[in-house]
Amino acid sequence: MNDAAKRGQVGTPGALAERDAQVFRAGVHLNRLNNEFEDFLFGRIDLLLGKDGKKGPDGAYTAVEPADGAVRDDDTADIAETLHIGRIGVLDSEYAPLVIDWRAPAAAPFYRSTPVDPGRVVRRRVIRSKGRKVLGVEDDLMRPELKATLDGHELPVIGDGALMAALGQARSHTMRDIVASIQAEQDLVIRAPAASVTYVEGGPGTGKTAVALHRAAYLLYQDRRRYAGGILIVSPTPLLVAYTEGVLPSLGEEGQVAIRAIGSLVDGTEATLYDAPSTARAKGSYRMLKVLRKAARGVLELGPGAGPGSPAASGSGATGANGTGSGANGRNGTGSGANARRGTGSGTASASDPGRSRSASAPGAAGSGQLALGDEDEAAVAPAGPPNRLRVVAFGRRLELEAGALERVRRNALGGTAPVNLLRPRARKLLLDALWEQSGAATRHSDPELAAELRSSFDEDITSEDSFIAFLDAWWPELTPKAVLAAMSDERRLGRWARRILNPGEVRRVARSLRRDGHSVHDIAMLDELQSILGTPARPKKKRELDPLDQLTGLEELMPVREESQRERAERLAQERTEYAHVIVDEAQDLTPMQWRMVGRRGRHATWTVVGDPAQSSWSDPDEAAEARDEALGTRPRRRFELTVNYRNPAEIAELASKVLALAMPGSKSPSAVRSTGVEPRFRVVRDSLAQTVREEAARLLDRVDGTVGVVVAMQRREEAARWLAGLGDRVVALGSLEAKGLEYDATVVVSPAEIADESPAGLRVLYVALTRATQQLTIVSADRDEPDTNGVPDLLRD
Ligand SMILES: Nc1ncnc2c1ncn2[C@@H]1O[C@H](COP(=O)(O)OP(=O)(O)OP(=O)(O)O)[C@@H](O)[C@H]1O
Repeated sequence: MNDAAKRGQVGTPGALAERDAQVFRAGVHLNRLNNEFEDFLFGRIDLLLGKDGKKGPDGAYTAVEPADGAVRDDDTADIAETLHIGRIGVLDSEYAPLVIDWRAPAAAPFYRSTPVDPGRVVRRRVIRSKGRKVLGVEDDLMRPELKATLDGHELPVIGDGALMAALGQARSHTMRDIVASIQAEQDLVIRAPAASVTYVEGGPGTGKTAVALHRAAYLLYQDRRRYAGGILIVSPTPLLVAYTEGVLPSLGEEGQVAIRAIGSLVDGTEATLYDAPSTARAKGSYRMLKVLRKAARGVLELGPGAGPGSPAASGSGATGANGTGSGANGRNGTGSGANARRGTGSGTASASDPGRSRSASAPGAAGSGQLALGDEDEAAVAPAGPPNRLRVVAFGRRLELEAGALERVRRNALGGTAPVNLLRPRARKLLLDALWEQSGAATRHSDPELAAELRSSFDEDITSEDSFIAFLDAWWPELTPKAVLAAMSDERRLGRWARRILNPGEVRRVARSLRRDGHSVHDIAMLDELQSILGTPARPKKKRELDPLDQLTGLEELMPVREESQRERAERLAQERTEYAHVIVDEAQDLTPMQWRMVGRRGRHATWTVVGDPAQSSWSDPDEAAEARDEALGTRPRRRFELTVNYRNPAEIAELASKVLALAMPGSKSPSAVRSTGVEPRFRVVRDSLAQTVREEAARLLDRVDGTVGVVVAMQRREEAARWLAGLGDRVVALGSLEAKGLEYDATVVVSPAEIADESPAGLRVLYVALTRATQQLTIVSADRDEPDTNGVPDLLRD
């Protein structure tokens, strides 16, 4: 900046422009350094001389192994190189490295080196600081047998291990990064080349989520241009998104990475509802794909605005003919549709059943405005369907297609699997063919050129007729995913489309769930599938307002409104993006087949990182999900990694959880816990009031830990559990069993293991998740159904 000021004094326009550019760049850099200031420098390694004595671009020796003779026979050695590791790289004024970026190759030994395989590292030091103050230093000796000297002095060793210090810290409501203490097996995953699919399995607390987030930051650092296409991180719940999303900015990465809950992947729609396990099973399975395909075609026969709350057309692109169609379009459409449907109840005769004779011949009559029926009218007025007669005048003749002919045209047009909305031009062409044939004009000219000319003026005549346009809008409206889903809320209709695919109970439950206001996480995958079944007809692109921030990358970091504008911008970019360069799936074991299809569409050309733990799957049919996963990942080669160490739970809690693991997945191995607290899990039996007992236990734990307390209950108890805890403060939260996924607390209360286990076919695995959330203390509250023994240990947790 000082340099720049001097340049300005020259006064030529060129110098002034250069000054501005330099000030701008320096400002961006300064801002970045300021942002990374907290805990900026967190590591140091002292190394032996490298084998070949070669140095890399960051000025560090590149060899992993020490030079021959670096260690003398009497086990003494000299430290040849000391590197400091920080959140970003810093060079001194001579361009020599002062601080190495944690993602740079030279920093790898900081993470990789272990006493078993130390490489050149003699001592690894982790430094904790706040502002300018060093709070603590923890050393690990990688070659404890060596007597190493640095500048003639012996290397001192301080503290008792960085990892343990990190793990012992209290938890807050947001996750911390682990840059200072990434372990060797985790580092292998973080730095794995992103050529294909990186597949990571590991038990609870092995750092899968942490590793996935650090991998995103690493990939961006390695090849920013390649990942300019964006990295998508798919998380199971909005709670986990909120818990983890602060980690990337702390690693200096934001903007290019979108962390989204699986229920928020479709823009403009957010999952707010839960489905009962049996409904979720029907909605998430491959079978639903067949139902959706049938529904998408079946809805066409209903016509626009034809059914209770099921206006099928979007209204866009229509010439005012299907005014009510827009009811189901857009955000609120289905909501009002759903309201309208309420009074009807399932199984009522649908107003949309085709069959009512209608004609497009009276101008304007095809407008669905006149077709729209409210629920109240439904019983009184005969049901309306799409127009089933087309009358036009061409070459002075009246031409007419009756229901049968129209049906043949429709079937013909719908042949194959092409997106329904893109078939409209084909249907239009087939209609014209049928009319042309009826007109007899085809035989008038033997000269093919004249015949073609005649045909084209015939087509023009008809297609410019208002009644034809109105007919087409009503007969082949543009469908929206929400409209199709709304149409599926009618049990009778759904029963027709799902015949021999879903059983009657499933049809009833799915239809009923679709009549609620809002969407569930499984509905989102159905909407996305429908979008691909229906397709979007090409439209002229809307011009976006010019955003000055687009022109100047980095400018936003200088703006006073930085936080807001950056977020808005990231959101806009995310919305415009439908495919990503890299997709990271967290808690992959939970994706249903339909969700795999949805995520797969976002990474058709991407490289992938998939992390999960089969033992924590809440999906009832893992084999079907695995098939869908393999389909989404295609034939790309996979590199498999396994994480084996549990960094979250103390041994006492891990041991208890392993009992449930043995029931849930006999034969599978628990990850080994790295620490022990000496505090055994506590068992408490409910005497009078469940609410009172849980409240007492939560309050007890709040007294015993500094950080957060989570109370995990069966899904159906979520709301009452929040009331039990009222007034205890914001360090304690109530969670449904499925919401606990991926989260962690200093202490947890798990309420009625049996109730959680009985909730769904995957209940034991869900219970396993619930039991593995605590970093320090765990209390189990048992009710009668848990059949506790005299010590209060419930049946499921006994040896
Ligand atoms: N190398 C490490 N250094 C310090 N803390 C770590 C390390 N690895 C993991 N942790 C901590 O361990 C806890 C568990 O990590 P994480 O949530 O990523 O595990 P997970 O495998 O995703 O667990 P789950 O399967 O239960 O969701 C987190 O608090 C994380 O910060």
